[in-house]
Amino acid sequence: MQNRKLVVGAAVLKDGRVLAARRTRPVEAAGRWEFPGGKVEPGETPEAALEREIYEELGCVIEVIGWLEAEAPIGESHVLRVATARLAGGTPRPHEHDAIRWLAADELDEVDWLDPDRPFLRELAGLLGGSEA
Ligand SMILES: Nc1nc2c([nH]c(=O)n2[C@H]2C[C@H](O)[C@@H](COP(=O)(O)OP(=O)(O)OP(=O)(O)O)O2)c(=O)[nH]1
Repeated sequence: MQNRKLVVGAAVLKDGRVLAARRTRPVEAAGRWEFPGGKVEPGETPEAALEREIYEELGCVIEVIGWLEAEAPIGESHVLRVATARLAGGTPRPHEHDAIRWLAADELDEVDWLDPDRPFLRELAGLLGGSEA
């Protein structure tokens, strides 16, 4: 997946839960859940891209902790990586999504994740202290 452009998502952790956000666009992804984030711009580090996107989308400051091991193709041209992060300032409020949820390990399968996000859930469940369904 070396030649693909990078999309980064943040698994924001708090009190044994992870933040999930519901997309509103494009129409085929509307209503499905993701890790907030977006495309890394040229010259930008993945960490800086995440911090920028999360501030734009949720109005809060995060600090990246580390990266989950999985990577997942998105279509033909992009690849998804997901970082764990903690809140470093402010309270997340959805500006571009139409809902957010804080999910515990045993709630990860309660939302309809975008397909590329699913490979990350098992590792995340382990970090949250439960086993993923
Ligand atoms: N942010 C994010 N995007 C994801 C995830 N899973 C997944 O398949 N995607 C897809 C949806 C989009 O096709 C693409 C990211 O585009 P985006 O629209 O969120 O990013 P962006 O704001 O930088 O993009 P744009 O407006 O410039 O198109 O990756 C995920 O967990 N988080």
